[in-house]
Amino acid sequence: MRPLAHGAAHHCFGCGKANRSGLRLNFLVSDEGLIVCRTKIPARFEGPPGYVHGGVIATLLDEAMSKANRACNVIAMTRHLEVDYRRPVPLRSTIEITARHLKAEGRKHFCEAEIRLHGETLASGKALFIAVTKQFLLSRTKD
Ligand SMILES: CCCCCCCCCCCCCCCC(=O)SCCNC(=O)CCNC(=O)[C@H](O)C(C)(C)COP(=O)(O)OP(=O)(O)OC[C@H]1O[C@@H](n2cnc3c(N)ncnc32)[C@H](O)[C@@H]1OP(=O)(O)O
Repeated sequence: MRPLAHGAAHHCFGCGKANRSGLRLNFLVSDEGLIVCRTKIPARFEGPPGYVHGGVIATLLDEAMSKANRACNVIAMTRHLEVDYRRPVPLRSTIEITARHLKAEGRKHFCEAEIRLHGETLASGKALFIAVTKQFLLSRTKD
């Protein structure tokens, strides 16, 4: 596994190092394109008492899947996201998030992701991403 150089925006809520209130996730990638992130989610992202907020769980899955696209040199935005909340995700425990790119059909990219704790799947997701140009992605950054 090696660190993923994803070039994502510095203030990204999921992975931006400059976003002090964000999740500041770090991702690894295998030679086969499997994305892995091990992290502990801080208490400020609480939903149910002691557990991660459901919106943050969706973010973790979405973020990991977007990195699976990046590992394929694809810049894409999430168009459709499905989340299966199987078990609550505890705060402050080391969870493992994995994601992979499944297939491409033209601009459409299909990915899947999971969150695990001690080998048990707590949440899983699938998403459709649509490839966009760098110009489209950066069109708001000059405002
Ligand atoms: C120096 C710079 C470095 C850059 C460094 C890179 C940084 C890398 C950062 C990446 C960033 C990621 C960040 C994390 C991922 C987010 O969180 S992204 C944020 C959340 N997502 C959004 O805000 C996206 C909002 N949606 C949109 O802007 C537009 O819908 C999109 C995604 C651009 C697509 O619009 P569009 O280009 O008009 O595409 P559209 O024709 O509607 O659909 C395309 C195709 O998908 C099909 N489709 C649409 N919906 C569905 C569906 N639900 N089921 C099946 N098919 C569907 C359409 O039928 C169409 O099919 P074809 O006709 O092509 O066969």
